[in-house]
Amino acid sequence: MADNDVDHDLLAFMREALSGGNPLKAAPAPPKTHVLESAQYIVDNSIDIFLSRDHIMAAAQKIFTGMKKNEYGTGTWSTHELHPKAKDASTVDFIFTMDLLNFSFWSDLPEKEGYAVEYKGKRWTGYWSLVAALQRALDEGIPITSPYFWADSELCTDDVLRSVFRSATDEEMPMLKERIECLREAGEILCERYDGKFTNMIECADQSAAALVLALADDFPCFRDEHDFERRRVNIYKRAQILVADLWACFDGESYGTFHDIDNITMFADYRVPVILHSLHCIQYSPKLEAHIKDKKDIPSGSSWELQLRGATIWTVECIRREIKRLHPESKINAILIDFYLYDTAKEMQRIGVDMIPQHRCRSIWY
Ligand SMILES: Nc1nc2c(c(CN[C@H]3C=C[C@H](O)[C@@H]3O)cn2[C@@H]2O[C@H](COP(=O)(O)O)[C@@H](O)[C@H]2O)c(=O)[nH]1
Repeated sequence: MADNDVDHDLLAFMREALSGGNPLKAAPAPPKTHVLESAQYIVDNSIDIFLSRDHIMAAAQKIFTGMKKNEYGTGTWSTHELHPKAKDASTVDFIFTMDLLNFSFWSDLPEKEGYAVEYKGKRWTGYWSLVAALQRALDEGIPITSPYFWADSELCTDDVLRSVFRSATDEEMPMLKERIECLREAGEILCERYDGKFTNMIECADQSAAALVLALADDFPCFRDEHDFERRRVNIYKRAQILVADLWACFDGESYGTFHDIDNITMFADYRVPVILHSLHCIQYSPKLEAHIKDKKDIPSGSSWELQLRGATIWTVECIRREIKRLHPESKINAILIDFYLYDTAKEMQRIGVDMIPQHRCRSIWY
């Protein structure tokens, strides 16, 4: 009997049965976040945002070339001046704290008057203001990355936290009250369920990125970035996903950053990446939505427009990833690296004053 006539599945089934195992006990299905399916559903049911296939294909080639030129990879993460360098549990705690609070930095005030943190002789704004505030607190001997500290309302008073995030301008940190609530909530949950160590939670995920994202969304209401869109529940999980991605990038896919399914993580639906995708014409807005954003009017969290924006960016980066893979099958580029590259490029374009549509204005703890 030729080998290709042998039914290998049947053989495996019989071996399992004869060995006393239960062949019908299928291996548990791998954990899935359903973020990509949610994004595709949103795009398929959007009427205010259009994805341009031609511009996405052109952008994919441009992005691939730019990432190659800058040798963009996991190692890029640690080259940022403020990111922690030690490859140990203290950096895991830093990353957890950072991504617990990694949301809503934009200000209504002009650049020079908006919230900023003074650290190492520089003024840091946006995402970097958060990282600078955490580094500054550690330098000042405040254990700001310790869940035990957050849970201790005597030691870690609201005044201490206000001082940790103090501004170099007259504007205090946006959503400071909500950030303090996130710290208290996370401190309690980590101490109750994981002996106060996020490293224990990483261990429970058994090196699955999706499992860790789902555990964060299950255990912490402040990571549960889920919404209702056109009669369906959609999962975005932006901060849970960027937390896993930051671990993976910081530890170079080793140690606390080892995830066998890391390529299942999507881009992170924030307010910065839509700006550059719009400038590349990959995503295009209805005249009403475009005018609303250009007039810097608020967009409610959980509204159709907001979810269309978030779903469109996730799905567009997925299309860019697939196009890069089609053009360069050998490439190891995933949605995380494309996302990091787009974010950093958007910040550079903002710094040099490239004229782009303003970011959309939605106040929320989700991004
Ligand atoms: N999609 C995506 N969103 C990101 C980041 C980062 C920073 N990641 C660092 C780590 C590796 C990368 O190389 C970056 O250096 C922050 N954000 C989000 O943007 C917003 C802040 O914007 P602005 O106020 O302008 O700084 C806010 O929602 C924040 O959560 C990213 O990478 N991707």
